[in-house]
Amino acid sequence: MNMLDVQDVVKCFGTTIALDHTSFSLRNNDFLVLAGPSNSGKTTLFRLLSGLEQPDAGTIWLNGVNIGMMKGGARKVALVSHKYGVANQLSVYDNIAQPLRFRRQSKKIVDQQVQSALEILELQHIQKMPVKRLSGGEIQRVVIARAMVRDADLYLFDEPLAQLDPHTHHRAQQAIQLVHRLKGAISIYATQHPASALTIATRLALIYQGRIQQIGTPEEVLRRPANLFVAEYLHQPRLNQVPASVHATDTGYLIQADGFNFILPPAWRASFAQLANQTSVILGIRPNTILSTLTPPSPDASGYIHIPAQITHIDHLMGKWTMQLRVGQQTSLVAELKDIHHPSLQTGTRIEIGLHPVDICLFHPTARTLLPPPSW
Ligand SMILES: Nc1ncnc2c1ncn2[C@@H]1O[C@H](COP(=O)(O)OP(=O)(O)OP(=O)(O)O)[C@@H](O)[C@H]1O
Repeated sequence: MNMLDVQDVVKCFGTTIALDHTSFSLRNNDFLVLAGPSNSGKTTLFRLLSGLEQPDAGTIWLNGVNIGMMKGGARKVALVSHKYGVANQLSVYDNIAQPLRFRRQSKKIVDQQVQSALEILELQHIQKMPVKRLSGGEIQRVVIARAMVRDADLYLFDEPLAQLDPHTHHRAQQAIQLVHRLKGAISIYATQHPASALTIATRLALIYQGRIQQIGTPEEVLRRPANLFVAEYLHQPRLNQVPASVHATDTGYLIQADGFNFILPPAWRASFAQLANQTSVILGIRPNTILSTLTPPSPDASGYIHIPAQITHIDHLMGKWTMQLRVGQQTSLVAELKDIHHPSLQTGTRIEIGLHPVDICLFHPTARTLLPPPSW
């Protein structure tokens, strides 16, 4: 079983803290999408994992071995990145063969492995061509094929699909998924644009200012973002943020926002204790959790809050409606509604929307952290 444990790793460049006490663990067959904006520490982490840099503090364990200070060549780690490019003068075949020849494998083994990688990545027809004559998408596939012939326990894909057109992007992503599946190793895929990679992720982490903000399954992180930074970074269209007040009542907690209110059960007591003396929260409402009462089945099932709303802007594309809604006096919500068949929907139309309290995240008003629901 493969295991990666990054424990309390720190890396500084002069006064810049690139990684600030970073910790996380991955297990067999985990495919982690590591998302974060520019300068958040993704490449630095990869350089430490692959041995191009050493940590100032902390440890990196791969399969029970502390590899943090080990030379890059001694680690079973493959780094796939256009930044650590291919040899432009060499042919596709020779580029893929390079890591095997470096390890002094026999000619027969080199040929077997290269041919297999060429076939899987559909590069046979250009195997003799020098890399300098290839398109961007073909070069990406050569880089992936070169990693594929490595016998690694950990694969690192550093923004591997940047600048590819949608079709090539899709093919290269399938190739990455294939490498991951065939190798049965841990993979980490770093990107500023996580959306498309989420389909192949088993884990999703958000890194910001050198710190892992949250790690979990994509479902967990998307449904319950640990803080508003995570929510704002991941949600497209963006998470609605609505200020509200909290008041204890006989039956639980009354949450009052502009234009709607609802009750949360007494079990929320521990979460609201984090507010100390404050009575305000921020409600996080994902656009795709808002239902229209025009949507069959209508949200009449118990527990839904019914809210009168007015459409202030509407976009429609292939059965999906993105609407800007006015709720209450001045609250604006973005809703993503699917499959509503109503010809009269237009700017100005008054509709009723349904929202379930279970789908609403509550955040601390100043710390901007999630107030975890009681069942968590
Ligand atoms: N060799 C270096 N010397 C000085 N500062 C560095 C060095 N490498 C990284 N940094 C700094 O460390 C921080 C993290 O950089 P890093 O390249 O790891 O971010 P990133 O998330 O990979 O960004 P991007 O998505 O733009 O590639 C940045 O502030 C960067 O300027």
